[in-house]
Amino acid sequence: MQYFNLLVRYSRILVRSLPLIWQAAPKEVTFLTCTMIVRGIVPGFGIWINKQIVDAVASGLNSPQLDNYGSLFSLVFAWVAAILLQSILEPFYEANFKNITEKLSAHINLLILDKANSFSDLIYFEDAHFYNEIQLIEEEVNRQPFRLILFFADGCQYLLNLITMLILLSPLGWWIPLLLLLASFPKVYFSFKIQWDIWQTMSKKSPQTRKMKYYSSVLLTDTYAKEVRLFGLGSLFKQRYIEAFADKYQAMRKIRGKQAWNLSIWEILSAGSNATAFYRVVIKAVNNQITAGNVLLFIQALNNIQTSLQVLFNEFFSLQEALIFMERLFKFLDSQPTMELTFSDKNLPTSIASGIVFENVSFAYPDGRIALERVSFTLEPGKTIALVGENGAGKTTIIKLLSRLYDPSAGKILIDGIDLKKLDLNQWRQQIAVVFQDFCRYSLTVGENIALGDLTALEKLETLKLAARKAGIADKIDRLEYQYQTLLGKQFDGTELSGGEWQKIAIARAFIREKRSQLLVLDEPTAALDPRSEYEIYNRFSELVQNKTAILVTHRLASVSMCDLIMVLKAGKLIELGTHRDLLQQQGEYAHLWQIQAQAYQI
Ligand SMILES: Nc1ncnc2c1ncn2[C@@H]1O[C@H](COP(=O)(O)OP(=O)(O)OP(=O)(O)O)[C@@H](O)[C@H]1O
Repeated sequence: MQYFNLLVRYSRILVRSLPLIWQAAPKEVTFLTCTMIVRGIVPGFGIWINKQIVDAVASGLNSPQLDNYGSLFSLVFAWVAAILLQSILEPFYEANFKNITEKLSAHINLLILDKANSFSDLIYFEDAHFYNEIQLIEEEVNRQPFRLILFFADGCQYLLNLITMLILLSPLGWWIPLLLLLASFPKVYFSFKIQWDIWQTMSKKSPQTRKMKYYSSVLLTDTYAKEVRLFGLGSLFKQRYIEAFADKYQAMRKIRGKQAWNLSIWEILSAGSNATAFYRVVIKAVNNQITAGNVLLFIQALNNIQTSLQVLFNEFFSLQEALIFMERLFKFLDSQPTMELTFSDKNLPTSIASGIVFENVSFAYPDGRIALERVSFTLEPGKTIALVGENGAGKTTIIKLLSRLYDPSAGKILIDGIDLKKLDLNQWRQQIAVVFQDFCRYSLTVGENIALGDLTALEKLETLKLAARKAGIADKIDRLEYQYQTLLGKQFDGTELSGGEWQKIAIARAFIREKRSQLLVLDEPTAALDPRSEYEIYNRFSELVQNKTAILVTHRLASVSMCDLIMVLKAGKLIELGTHRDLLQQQGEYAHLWQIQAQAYQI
């Protein structure tokens, strides 16, 4: 019953997968189907001609005048033509096969990209299980579609081949094809069963496989290279790799041994029935019940049946892997966005009038970790607010909620009295210019890296220059070989910038967007900057903000004193709210942090 259910499950996935191949490459699939039919039938045709030739030669030997040269020539000609047709088709078949594989991989990749793009929030990317699934799909996307097409092409071809052989054998006695087929069933059944166990073991040991991949990536990628060398971590990670490998290998070795024994035993049964059939055919030939050509036909057909069964068997298992991949893919493609996009008839105000209000906002991450608890505050238009607090206090979470990368678990965020959930998400995001602390470094040109903040500025050099000047990176760009055309990042042999220079590029990206937006958010914008650059950015902060509403997240309290309002967060709660002067007078957490930093500088 378990295997029957499995068969039903696989059939369903297969039925859903085949149209994907068609959608990806309809012309190529048509050609593949035609070549597959020819490749499936030609061997049977060849064997039949062989039989005819041997029979003609044998009858010629019996009668001294070999008078049917004409038909003998036709037979030889047909045999050569069949072989030639197959050989001529082969290179085209190979090329077409590779084209379909590439097209299908790209088609699936585009479906994955479209789906990932359709998620407006971060829930799927920050949910470890889901993220792992995407990673697994991504890793296999260039390998598994190949197996699917291989099954479609080779599987169908050898099935056709097998059917042809069984038809060719049936005139020798109805029981011969039946015996050969039945004798192979136990082998197929037990191999299927063991392969299933192999699968179970492999998925049980997949954490070990992932660990092996992780340990080797630590030793092979640049991100870790410095620490690995300075802390001498090479042998530790190598040892961890060996341990993970040994654990997985032990389990797999055992089950592969079991598989080898089983297959060998069932091979004996299959050989026994082949021998029985062969013996009967030879006896029939000796008794002149069948011709010598039929003996040749039997031998060749038997060889073909064995090859076909072997290929079908292998294809079936590699198909199983492909189907498991496809099942994973379909699950991903079927997943529904978690963020509800409901719209009211109210449009986003062109200029926020009464402000942004957090009303008792609480938030827990998908893993259940509570990051914010009943946080309430009002951000008036044109004012600058600073978020301070120790690590993990919830500052970035507030920015994520404000950018609607997540929706609050409880409470509301109101923009001029309208619930943020009811506003058009794209419109709202266009109003926000943000620099995250883990900003992105794109392997694109300098100009493109800045213009990503506002794609309409891609070709506007003056606008790019202005943003670069505001971010304090214009002089550096002018010194680069191709200025704004310089390719950045190591991935495609571009120029590498320092951490601080990359951060300035990210700030320029926010500044270029800022003209079209109403809200500027800087989350630790100067963490990687040298003191002079940091001083310059903050000195020009009010000029840069230009009466916009701005939120600044920082640990450097010296830079928040000019903000209109300072919010102090601790363990997800808002514990203090006021101006720099008010908070110093309160002698609370802010005053304490301020004193610590001031003392550090005095020392
Ligand atoms: N993706 C996530 N999944 C689960 N928990 C998270 C996630 N991101 C943050 N957290 C948790 O939420 C809490 C608040 O994190 P947040 O990033 O908002 O802090 P922060 O004040 O910005 O810290 P820092 O100053 O270190 O940047 C932390 O306890 C953190 O562990």
